[in-house]
Amino acid sequence: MGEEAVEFSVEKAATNCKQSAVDVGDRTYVIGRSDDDSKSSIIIKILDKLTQTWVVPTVLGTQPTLTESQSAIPVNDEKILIIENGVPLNESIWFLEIDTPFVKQQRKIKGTEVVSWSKGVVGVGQKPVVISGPSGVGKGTLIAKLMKDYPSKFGFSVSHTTRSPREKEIDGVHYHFTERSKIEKDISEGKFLEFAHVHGNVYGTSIEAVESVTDEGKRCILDIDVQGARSVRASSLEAIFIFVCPPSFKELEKRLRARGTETEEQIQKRLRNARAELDQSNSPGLFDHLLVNDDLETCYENLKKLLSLDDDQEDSDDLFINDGKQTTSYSIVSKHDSEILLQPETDEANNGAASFYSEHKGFACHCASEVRWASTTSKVRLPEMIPSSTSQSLHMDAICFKITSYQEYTPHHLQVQNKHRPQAFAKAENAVGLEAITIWRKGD
Ligand SMILES: Nc1nc2c(ncn2[C@@H]2O[C@H](COP(=O)(O)OP(=O)(O)O)[C@@H](O)[C@H]2O)c(=O)[nH]1
Ligand SMILES: Nc1ncnc2c1ncn2[C@@H]1O[C@H](COP(=O)(O)OP(=O)(O)O)[C@@H](O)[C@H]1O
Repeated sequence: MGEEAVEFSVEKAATNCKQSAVDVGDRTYVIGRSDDDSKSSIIIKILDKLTQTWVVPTVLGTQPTLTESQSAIPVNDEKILIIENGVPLNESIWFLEIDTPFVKQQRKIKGTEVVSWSKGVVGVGQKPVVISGPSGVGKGTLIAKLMKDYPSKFGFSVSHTTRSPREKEIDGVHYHFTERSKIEKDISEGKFLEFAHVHGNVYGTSIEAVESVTDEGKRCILDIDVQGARSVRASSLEAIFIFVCPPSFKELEKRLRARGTETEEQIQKRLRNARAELDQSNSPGLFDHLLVNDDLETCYENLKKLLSLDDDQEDSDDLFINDGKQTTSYSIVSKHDSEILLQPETDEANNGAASFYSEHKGFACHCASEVRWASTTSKVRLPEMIPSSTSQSLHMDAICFKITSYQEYTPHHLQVQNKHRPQAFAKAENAVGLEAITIWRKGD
């Protein structure tokens, strides 16, 4: 009986799987799609070419939405770029992390082969940022740095809590410190986007807390626990979800004690909860990105990369703020062979080339003579994906679109355009299936 069942599934896999095989070093990663009537999933297998043995790794992170076709391109030794066709752009670009610091860490912890999905660069726009992680991991520290460096870009969603204020905490700034009966009443009246019981207290994000940030035109940052992240995921608020992990449990405990804000009993409770939170960080579909906060500066740099922030974009530099570190989206109006007609989705359409150039100053000054923009639509060649093989970033800023016009770029142009990146690039043959293209500033 058992044997028959196995045979059936193998046969089914052989007929229904659409697979891509990507060589990275001595390994071949086979990324396949398997359909059965109830659900679709992506199957990943690794062939060690030296020993000719197959391994099925533990797969972490959120799996991409499956489409009929996808391209897989090795970016470097750490990750593979996957482009899903026929879905909105912000769903189309993914990385399969195969040897990033996070994957290495998880491999050690789990004692098995590990790969992890993470969402690609596009579509982050100005979505709110949800940051979760165990108590003492450094969420508050990272957020405080971000708020200090970019005060006009980010706003903190001030939660309500029933816990008592710590010595340096200010009511209305760090939290709205509130009676339990008041929070419960407000929750029952639908004033909260989410709430949760954490470490014996109630914490919640009021709708007003988020709106007061977005009303100021700022990007909202939410420091909420894993349960809260789950609720926001299920809500209509489209956000980016980041989980901050400690380098080790011991280090987490050390930080929590060194902070000196909790009693021993509270520390013990937080450590117990931390284990559960760390386990849940791998829940499918919950977090888009996992950041390890080992060295603070490195982690902060990685966070900035995730949020497409370059050093030269700090708030002191007004030019950059007005000048568009934000992405610009273009809809594909028509496609013909490798040529596509793009239409800006925003008011920039009215300004045509001028607006594009001023938005992408560093980019435009090198290619102004090549790219010809009509007033509302622009004819460009199919963009090629240029993966970075130097960037340490796990996610953001690792790839960019190369927009060419009627002439091809010469290597010289490519170098200028990607002066922080080597020339190695791969073609995304199937990128023509993308529905829209987002162009963003590169860190030059
Ligand atoms: N669900 C939810 N969790 C929150 C909210 N505000 C804070 N938290 C979480 O509650 C937990 C405890 O926060 P806090 O008491 O400030 O302690 P800390 O994490 O040690 O800094 C953390 O995991 C926070 O992310 C909220 O509005 N909603
Ligand atoms: N990367 C790091 N290395 C060492 N200590 C850190 C690091 N990040 C944060 N800390 C310290 O750890 C303690 C907990 O950080 P905090 O930001 O309060 O964590 P959380 O908000 O996640 O509870 C603080 O004393 C903070 O200064």
